[in-house]
Amino acid sequence: METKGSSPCPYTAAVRRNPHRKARATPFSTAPVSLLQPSASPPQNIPSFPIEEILSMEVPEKKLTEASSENLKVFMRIRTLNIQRETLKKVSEMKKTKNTWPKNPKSTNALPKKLKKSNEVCVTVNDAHSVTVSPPQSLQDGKRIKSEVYQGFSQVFSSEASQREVYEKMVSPLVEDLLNGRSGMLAALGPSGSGKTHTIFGCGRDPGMVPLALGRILSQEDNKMQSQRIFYLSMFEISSEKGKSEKIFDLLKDGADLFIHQSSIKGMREAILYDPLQAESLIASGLLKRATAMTNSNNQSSRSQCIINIRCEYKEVNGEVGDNSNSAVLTIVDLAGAEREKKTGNQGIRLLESNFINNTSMVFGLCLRSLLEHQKNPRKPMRKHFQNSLLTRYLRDYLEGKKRMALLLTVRPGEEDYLDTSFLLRQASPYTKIKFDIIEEHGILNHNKRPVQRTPSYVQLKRMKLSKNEDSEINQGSDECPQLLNKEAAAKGMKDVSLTDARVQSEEIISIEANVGNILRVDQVELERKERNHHILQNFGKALWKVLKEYKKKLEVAENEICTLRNCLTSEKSRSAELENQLRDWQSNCCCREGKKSLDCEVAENETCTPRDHITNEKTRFSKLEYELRDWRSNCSSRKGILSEVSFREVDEFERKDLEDHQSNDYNKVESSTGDATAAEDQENTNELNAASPQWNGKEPAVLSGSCSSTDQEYRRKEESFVSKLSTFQVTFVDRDMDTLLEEDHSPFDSVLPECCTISTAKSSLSFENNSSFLVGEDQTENKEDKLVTKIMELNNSHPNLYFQVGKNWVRKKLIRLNCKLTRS
Ligand SMILES: Nc1ncnc2c1ncn2[C@@H]1O[C@H](COP(=O)(O)OP(=O)(O)OP(=O)(O)O)[C@@H](O)[C@H]1O
Repeated sequence: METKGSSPCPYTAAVRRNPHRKARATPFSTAPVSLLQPSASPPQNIPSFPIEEILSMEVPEKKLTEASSENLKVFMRIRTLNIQRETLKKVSEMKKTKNTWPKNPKSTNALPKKLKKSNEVCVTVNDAHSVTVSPPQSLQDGKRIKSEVYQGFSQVFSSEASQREVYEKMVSPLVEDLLNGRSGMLAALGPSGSGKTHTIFGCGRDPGMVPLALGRILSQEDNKMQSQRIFYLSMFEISSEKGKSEKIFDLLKDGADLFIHQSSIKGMREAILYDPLQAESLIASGLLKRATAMTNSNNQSSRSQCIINIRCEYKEVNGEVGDNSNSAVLTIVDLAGAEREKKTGNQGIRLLESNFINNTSMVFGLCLRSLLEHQKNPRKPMRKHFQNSLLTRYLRDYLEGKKRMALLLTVRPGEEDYLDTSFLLRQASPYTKIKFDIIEEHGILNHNKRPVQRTPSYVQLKRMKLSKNEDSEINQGSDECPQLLNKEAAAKGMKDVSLTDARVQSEEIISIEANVGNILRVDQVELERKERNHHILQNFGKALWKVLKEYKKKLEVAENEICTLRNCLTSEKSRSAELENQLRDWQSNCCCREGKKSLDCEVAENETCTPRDHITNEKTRFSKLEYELRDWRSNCSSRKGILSEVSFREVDEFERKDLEDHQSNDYNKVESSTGDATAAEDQENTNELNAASPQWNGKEPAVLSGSCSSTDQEYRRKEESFVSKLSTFQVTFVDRDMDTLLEEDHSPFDSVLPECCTISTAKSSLSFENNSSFLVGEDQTENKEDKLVTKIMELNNSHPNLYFQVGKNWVRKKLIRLNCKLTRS
């Protein structure tokens, strides 16, 4: 079977049985292109499961409310320096004429000194959200105090900022919230004379936040909405009586006393608002009743905390007003400015007032600080500082971060106000980090009602018990906060047993509430954790679904492929059967041994040869043999018994056997060997040599005819057949390399083939005569023959292109392989 050099069959696929998983090639790399056509689109590589991506996915934090991430808005307003100077000047002049209160020897001398000072400022605005506070030169030199930068403010209003501008940025959002049914609070903090009251109330020409808010609320109200909503105004102040106890006065009710019960003021008058003018007149009359006094810092210094409530209430469906459950409140607080005794020079009652004012400011600040710390570290319980003043008790919900709130810090920019300004900003700037993480979702709130408590009922009960105690104390006329009471008791050296009991109970309640608060916080953390897990699982599920979808797509493509491959396999099987049939036919028709042999071999799966190739090859071989046979037949006349044959035994066994085979098959095949010319070459050379023969001096070339050898037995037979015809002959050789006729004298056979040689026919042996001829005779020995053979071999070696005549043709044959027959032509 011939397999070498045949081209690979396009219809055969090399399939390794049970290949290794990793080594198994994808069908696309080996399958014919046509097989891929049915696939709609080549499948994409499926990405690995994005587990890391899922785990790193950002899970949105729990959004409690719309404003859950909202920080406490802290605004800052810097008062005009010139006005400050003028005010101080005015105070100085008034003091000279009126001498309102006893002079403080320390302050009287200090004031003119400061007035003389330059227009240096201690506060400079860096940008809309930060300021730098620089100490005066004297402090910088002596105490090495450096400038400080305070930032994070919602807005810094410079001394040039107008009331309208402040309103738009600071109060307008709160007013809009109120109109949308959400409560809010604005509190103004700052040292005395820094412009809190001016900002909150303003003056006739320059209205402040309250008049502007009322104007917005009442003038913008369209008829339809007005028919649904009612606005109420209440205004009260909290002041101290001789600096000892706190009192609440209704400023709309001719200064009537009020009392507070659980953050709600009892007996307070609420005036219905109709129009801005009416509202303004109410405010103005209320302000007239407010406690003010002239101090060194301010000629009309507020001596009380003033609270204004603008309540918006929705009417019931039947037009009746409800029970405050559908209301929102905007609370604006004008705190009395913190005062330094050194600076104000207050004495006596003013000094007591100052203590009260400073105390309230301090408690207010402590509440905010506690809220901030609690928010930073939820494990830290929120301290109940609000209990220490009426104002903070009233504003408890705001100070516990349950309602939206904004702060306004007012400062004086003069260098003499450095300490006040620096102190305020240092205390209040951290409040910018306070967050409102628990804000009621409902638009309309009952501002006087506490929000639903999440603490267990027993805590509520205890708190009620404590409240009863407190109330009883208040009813008994002791309105002071526990801290003040304590101080008073300590001063008097009295032991108030009931108060101590109440305090112990209070502490118990506080600790219980703190624990409950912790439990609730833990619950909340757990809830958040669960929600986060839920989000992660959701994302996981989504990603899993995505990957599964891709796998499904891939599976569909693979199924299509399998289907296509199955079809191909079926067609290949039918084709294989067809080829087998063809092969069988060919086998039955072929008489060639090789062909039959090849048929016995089965074509391996991975072999590229096919029966068709074999058939083609065999056909070619057969036609070649036929051609050679024809050629041989045409040349070989000696086969008909004319020629004598001389056999050489040196013909190797293989060729001999081959020859025998062919003879036995009646092929008469002539094997060409190295140095033999093809039939076409021989023909060409014959023509050429025949044409050139006249040049060879008319000598007729002798014929050295080649013939097939035969066995000794046959040789003998053939030899006997032409004994009588042997005669002398002449041999002519042509060396085609030199294209010359070899003369007899120069004949390579000169030494062995004589001009005339006699061949004895009696014996089958050759003999030499005179070294130039040989005879075949009885007396010749066989070794002569050997010599001839040797000579012929030498001739072959020296003349590879030696032609001799065979019949009428010149052929190139190696003599060694011929059984020479010498005869005359
Ligand atoms: N931005 C300002 N523009 C014009 N005048 C101002 C401004 N700020 C303050 N004033 C004036 O300064 C004086 C003191 O201001 P205001 O009474 O508002 O201070 P205060 O902070 O309320 O002081 P206190 O705490 O003692 O009541 C007032 O006469 C006020 O008109």
